[in-house]
Amino acid sequence: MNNKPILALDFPGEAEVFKFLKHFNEPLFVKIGMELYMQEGPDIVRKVKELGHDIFLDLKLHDIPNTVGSAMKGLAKLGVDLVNVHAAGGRPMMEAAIEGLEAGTPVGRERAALIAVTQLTSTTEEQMKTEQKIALSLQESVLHYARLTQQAGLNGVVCSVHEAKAIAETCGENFLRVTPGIRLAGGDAHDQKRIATPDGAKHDGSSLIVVGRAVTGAQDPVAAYKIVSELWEA
Ligand SMILES: O=c1ccn([C@@H]2O[C@H](COP(=O)(O)O)[C@@H](O)[C@H]2O)c(=O)[nH]1
Repeated sequence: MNNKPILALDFPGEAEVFKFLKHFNEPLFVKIGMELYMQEGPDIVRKVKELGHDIFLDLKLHDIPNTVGSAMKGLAKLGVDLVNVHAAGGRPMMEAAIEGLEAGTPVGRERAALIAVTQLTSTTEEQMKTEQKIALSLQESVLHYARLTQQAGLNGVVCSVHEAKAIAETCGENFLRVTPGIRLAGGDAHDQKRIATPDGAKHDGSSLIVVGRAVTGAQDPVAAYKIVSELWEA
């Protein structure tokens, strides 16, 4: 797994994905999420993998332990590098996810890293308090989920850049902080609420950044990706 910015391939289908990837002449770290997977199924994962890219399969599993464990066992066969669940599914569910992942990983292949979503980057503190009825601050809620995720034995969490440093201090540097909600300065936030720039993410403790529309929606996606990469690697 490389540490390049993770490019979110949020496209409606395979044709758009390959048209987009043709512009890049290097191995990337890409993210296949629900939009693409629901249309194309596991074949899209295999095809993108064949191109030599690292893959974060972002399906955010959240169900009873038995179901998540079995689903992970199946996903493990796809040979992706990073997968995830929702921490709100609970510790037994996360433990079942690891068991499934280990059981399904072919012999001789390294198992995918497993991370858990804490609070989505599209969620505000106000929304969390009124809709989820969580009486903590958003930072405390994210930290709570990070600790629970670590106790369950996972490799890290999805969080916003705003919580990354506190998680590193609490859970250690090796515990991954994967941060979506990345925008270039002055860029449209769209539906994201807890956003940051690539250089802000670097400075504030992200392990890996996820970037979608700031690149895929740019007039020149290759140029936008280069700017994001330079800011992230600086
Ligand atoms: O908390 C989360 C978890 C996942 N995501 C995913 O990341 C990308 C972000 O796309 P942008 O276009 O850069 O906003 C998207 O695929 C989400 O499903 C997230 O944003 N926040």
